[in-house]
Amino acid sequence: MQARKLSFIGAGNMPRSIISGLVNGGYDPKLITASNPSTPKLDALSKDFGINTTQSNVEACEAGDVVILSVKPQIMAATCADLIEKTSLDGKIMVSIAAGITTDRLIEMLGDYDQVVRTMPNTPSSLSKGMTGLYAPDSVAQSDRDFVAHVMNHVGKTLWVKEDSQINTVIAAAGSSPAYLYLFAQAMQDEAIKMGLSKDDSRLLVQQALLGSAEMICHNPDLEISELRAQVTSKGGTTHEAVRTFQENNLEAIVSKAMQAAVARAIEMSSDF
Ligand SMILES: NC(=O)C1=CN([C@@H]2O[C@H](COP(=O)(O)OP(=O)(O)OC[C@H]3O[C@@H](n4cnc5c(N)ncnc54)[C@H](OP(=O)(O)O)[C@@H]3O)[C@@H](O)[C@H]2O)C=CC1
Ligand SMILES: O=C(O)[C@@H]1CCC=N1
Repeated sequence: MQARKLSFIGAGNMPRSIISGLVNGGYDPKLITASNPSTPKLDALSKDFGINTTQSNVEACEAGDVVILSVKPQIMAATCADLIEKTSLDGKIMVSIAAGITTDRLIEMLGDYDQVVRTMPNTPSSLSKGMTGLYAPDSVAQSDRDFVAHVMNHVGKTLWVKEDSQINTVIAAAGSSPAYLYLFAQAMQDEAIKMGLSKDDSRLLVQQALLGSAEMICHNPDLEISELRAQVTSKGGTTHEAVRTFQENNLEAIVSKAMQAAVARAIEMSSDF
């Protein structure tokens, strides 16, 4: 696929993760520009990945064929207003990675410009192990959809959803979920430390168990996740006791509530911003 120039508006954690995955995956850094008001993150991006940087969002927007709006949802409206006032978007694909900004709202923020793709990536993109959900309205040509997916495929896997609202499910299941897994990992590490192991040894046990378990899910697509759990759970054994404890304390209900809370917040943000 023919390379295109990519510009990131905002240079925080998430765009850094994507840029890292892109450059390490072979995307030409000379084709990537990022803008940010303060310089330390830009300097680090320039030093670590050799991309172009600028403190001007307008300059970055003008440099890109595909412009990835990577600011916080709270300032998306003001950022878009500034861009459409000062430059033309004609011919550009505008991609949002922001949580809680619907596609219709994004089009409105961009002065009815409808060449937009809404995406929801996650931070493991920095290791090219990301997961990105994508949605585009009918106004976006197939070749442009394919290009945006091609970019995000550099940093992991992609999934197109049919409805804009399904991006909220992507947020709950993949965009926010690394934080749930880190919370779980942290709690396990802390408990192993309390049981007497060093911090480093505790971390090693937890990280390798998480990595191996994730790989087991990936490498056994024909096995239900519940079956993988059953393979660990010997009758009358230790795992049974641990899983029973989780279930008696409503782990499934807690996970459901947490994912619903993420979706509820995304819906709330779409009316707030
Ligand atoms: N973090 C994550 O896991 C994920 C985040 N997202 C989405 O990504 C977007 C960015 O999040 P994240 O990278 O985590 O946020 P960060 O807080 O890490 O970064 C926000 C960045 O925006 C910069 N900024 C502030 N004002 C402007 C402006 N007017 N123009 C351009 N840049 C500006 C800040 O610069 P300065 O440092 O100078 O203030 C900062 O570098 C959000 O919309 C979020 O919903 C989506 C999926 C996952
Ligand atoms: O917490 C957030 O709002 C963003 C979106 C998904 C992950 N981080």
